[in-house]
Amino acid sequence: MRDERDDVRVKDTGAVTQIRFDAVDHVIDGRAILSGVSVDLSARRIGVIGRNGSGKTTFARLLAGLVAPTSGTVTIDGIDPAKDRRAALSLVGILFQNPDHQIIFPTVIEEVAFGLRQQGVDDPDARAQAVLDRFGKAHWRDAHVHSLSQGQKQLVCLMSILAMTPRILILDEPFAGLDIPTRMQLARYLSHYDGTLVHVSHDPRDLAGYDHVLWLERGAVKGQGADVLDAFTDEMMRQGGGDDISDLSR
Ligand SMILES: Nc1ncnc2c1ncn2[C@@H]1O[C@H](COP(=O)(O)OP(=O)(O)OP(=O)(O)O)[C@@H](O)[C@H]1O
Repeated sequence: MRDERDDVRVKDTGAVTQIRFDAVDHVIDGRAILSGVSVDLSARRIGVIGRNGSGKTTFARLLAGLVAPTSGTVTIDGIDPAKDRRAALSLVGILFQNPDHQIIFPTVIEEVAFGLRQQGVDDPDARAQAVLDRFGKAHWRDAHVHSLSQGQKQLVCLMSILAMTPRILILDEPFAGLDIPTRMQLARYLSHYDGTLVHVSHDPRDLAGYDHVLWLERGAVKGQGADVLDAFTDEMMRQGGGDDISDLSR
């Protein structure tokens, strides 16, 4: 039977980007959130899997340059996305679970034009309009974002990011909480993205068929490669048979 998650997969075309974490530690309030993470990733479709609290979102935020590591380095094609924020706009875009945390402007056209303006492109409004046209959403131009559904807001976020044509698109569980038809529709839009996809999820079904999967556990790399999903699933089934929900150690 066909699974709607199939649509999340992207076209396998376009340039391959080099993602490198070198001995990355990230500490917040004295607590190590990520420890000694070293990875060298050049696959086109990369999954990041792990339990709640394992450090996936922190990994995504470091990759997007939204935070700098406490120690170690993060680079995308040799560029540090936290240090070179202007370059980062063209290198990496990130789509979070909650579009309300991402949208700043009252209307769709303002929101889509914002990143383009930051990038310093000529005539950002015309470029934003062209993006709306390409997505078949020209009629959304002056719509108030607060009047849109969650799925529609998520599409506004996706259009805003893809307008900037980033080399890497990070998905931090953007489909959680959306109904199946909305997920399928958004996934179809995603299928037009031909850069490097980094998809963060706690659900192995989201990442089936991905080229490379990174498994994070308690802030460290537990495993990586093509076979990691099976090992992760086995381990989750094993842990699910126990009672670690009562564990307050982390
Ligand atoms: N800004 C912060 N301040 C304090 N603790 C934080 C902060 N950001 C993350 N943490 C903690 O770091 C750990 C890892 O968080 P992170 O969000 O990266 O994990 P995750 O794997 O994405 O989890 P989930 O699947 O639940 O979203 C969690 O225990 C979280 O509470």
